[in-house]
Amino acid sequence: MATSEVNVFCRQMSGMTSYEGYSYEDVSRIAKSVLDRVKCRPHIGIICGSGLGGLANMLEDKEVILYEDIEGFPVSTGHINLEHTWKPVPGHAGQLVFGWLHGKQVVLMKGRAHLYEGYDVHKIILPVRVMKLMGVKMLFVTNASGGINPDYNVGDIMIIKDHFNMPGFAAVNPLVGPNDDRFGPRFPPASQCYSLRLRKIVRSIGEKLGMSGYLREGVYCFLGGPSFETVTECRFLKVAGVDATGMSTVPEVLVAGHCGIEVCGISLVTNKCVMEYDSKQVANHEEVLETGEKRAHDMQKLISAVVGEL
Ligand SMILES: O=P(O)(O)O[C@H]1O[C@H](CO)[C@@H](O)[C@H]1O
Ligand SMILES: Nc1nc2[nH]cnc2c(=O)[nH]1
Repeated sequence: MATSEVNVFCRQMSGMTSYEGYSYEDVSRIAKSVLDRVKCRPHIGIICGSGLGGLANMLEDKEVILYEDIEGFPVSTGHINLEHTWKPVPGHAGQLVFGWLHGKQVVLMKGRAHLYEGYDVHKIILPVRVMKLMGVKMLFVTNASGGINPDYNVGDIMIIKDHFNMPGFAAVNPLVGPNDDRFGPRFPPASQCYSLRLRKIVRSIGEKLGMSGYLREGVYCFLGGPSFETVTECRFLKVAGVDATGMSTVPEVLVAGHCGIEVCGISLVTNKCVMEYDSKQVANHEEVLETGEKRAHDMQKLISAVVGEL
């Protein structure tokens, strides 16, 4: 039986009607079709978080492909505004940008898909597997997050040292489904998802760039969203050892680690989570985008210098 047939068979046998994974052959075909359209042969991948799409400005000799022009790529399901016009999730453009950074070939995702948009977790991670089969060896995953750690401030940049996959407790994990060993093992470890080597480089470069005052290292928690957290949820996360929380990143990181890509996670703390029941503060996406804009230059400087060092 061909692998694609095995996948279909497994889906039928297990009754996994919601399983929307892509086979190794599907991913190979998609990767090839993308590479056929660009000159770049990327070794480094970058995923831009909310409001961080400006990271694409770092690249030279850019070549751009829209997600909607790539088979299977998740486009932002967005929202219908009060003028009855459809808009993508603000801050997530939906462009795959290829280019050069410090003499290295890079592919950058300007915008990502999230669970709360209604996508199956297997769809969300398709771009990471495509990156792998395009030749990517190292992935920088960025995001916007809410600070749980009371010592954190808006605008802090947190190097992710570990994560808490809350939806994973209910088997929301992109590695659920028939495993294809060509991607990675059935039971991969997850205790070293975030490369210690890259964490050290980011820290030392961040310090050299004068960012010590707002450079942190901490634990990121993935939640499904789209609602921001209740006060009780935030207090629970604090007790669990979480420093910052968001609605992305972890599925991408699990899949990257599974297929042997070295991962670096960098989170921008765009707002402080509300920890007091009677607080008048509320989380909102506008503040997230605003902080992203304010720190965009620092994030670019940091990632660009780190890539230059590799
Ligand atoms: O994780 P990224 O994509 O940076 O976006 C974060 O910001 C949005 C909420 O403001 C959510 O999508 C959350 O996950
Ligand atoms: N879940 C969550 N995601 C975010 N993304 C940016 N800020 C936040 C936040 O406070 N909570």
